[in-house]
Amino acid sequence: MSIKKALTIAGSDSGGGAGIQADLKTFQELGIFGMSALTAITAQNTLGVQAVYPMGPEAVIKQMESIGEDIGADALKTGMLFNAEIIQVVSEKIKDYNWKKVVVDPVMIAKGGASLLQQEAISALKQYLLPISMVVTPNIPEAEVLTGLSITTMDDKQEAAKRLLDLGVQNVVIKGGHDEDTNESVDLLYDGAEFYYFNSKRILTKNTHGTGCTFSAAITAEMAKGSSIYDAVTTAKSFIQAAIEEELTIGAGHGPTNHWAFNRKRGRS
Ligand SMILES: Nc1ncnc2c1ncn2[C@@H]1O[C@H](COP(=O)(O)OP(=O)(O)O)[C@@H](O)[C@H]1O
Ligand SMILES: Cc1ncc(COP(=O)(O)O)c(N)n1
Repeated sequence: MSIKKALTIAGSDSGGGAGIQADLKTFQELGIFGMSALTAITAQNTLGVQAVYPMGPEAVIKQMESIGEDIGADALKTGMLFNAEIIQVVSEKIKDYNWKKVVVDPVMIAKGGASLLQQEAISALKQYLLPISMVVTPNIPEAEVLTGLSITTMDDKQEAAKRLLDLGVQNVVIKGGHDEDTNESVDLLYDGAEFYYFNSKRILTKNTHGTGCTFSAAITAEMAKGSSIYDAVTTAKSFIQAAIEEELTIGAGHGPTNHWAFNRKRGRS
């Protein structure tokens, strides 16, 4: 049986809710063979990040080469990249293997406030990685950092999406999870020609640890299958909505989302 394959280049979350753990669970649920290249190990749980141990760039290169030289990847995503050196080597390897379906989740800060990307790495992200990416999926604070804009209205989101596209990425999804004073969570997709809106009912919960990772992993999985960006975002939005809605009770802080919920809702498990 042949199967589509996706790679996540991201950090490990020991608590299992975000990072490569969230990505691999999402790939699995969407019928994709998942692979990983670790950029950092975090000691993390629902209460926050207790410690960060970045990998050396050589370790990241070696993991990507192991995959590139043998297995290949139909699509890949990046999550926590932590520093400029890692961003540079990841970008070089993506080019070496001519990987085109590249989804960049520009992870910067964990929900509890811990930094997952060094300040000086932001320019490396813009200079090396975004120009070779097919999709970037910032949340509102990340879009603000990347563009220098302050984002409060939908017009601001559209302007930010345009500026991100000017950095060379082909599609932008600005996520609405942080728009907390609305009763919807609206994600905006811009492909350089049209704006598309993905609306869903905002769920009132503290268990949103790993929402961004899960959402971008679902987009990546669908792209690996050959879906259009619009269709991939549509499925990812349903996946994350189900995962937040059917709450799990894990840990005392911001708990993880439920990666089984999407298939369960559709009677597939
Ligand atoms: N409370 C919520 N209710 C419904 N959807 C949400 C909620 N919080 C986040 N989402 C969705 O989860 C995905 C991740 O969004 P967001 O939380 O903004 O990203 P991040 O985890 O990177 O901060 C988006 O599709 C967003 O619309
Ligand atoms: C290793 C790692 N990567 C990413 C996140 C961000 O998680 P979120 O999806 O909640 O923004 C995290 N907390 N830990």
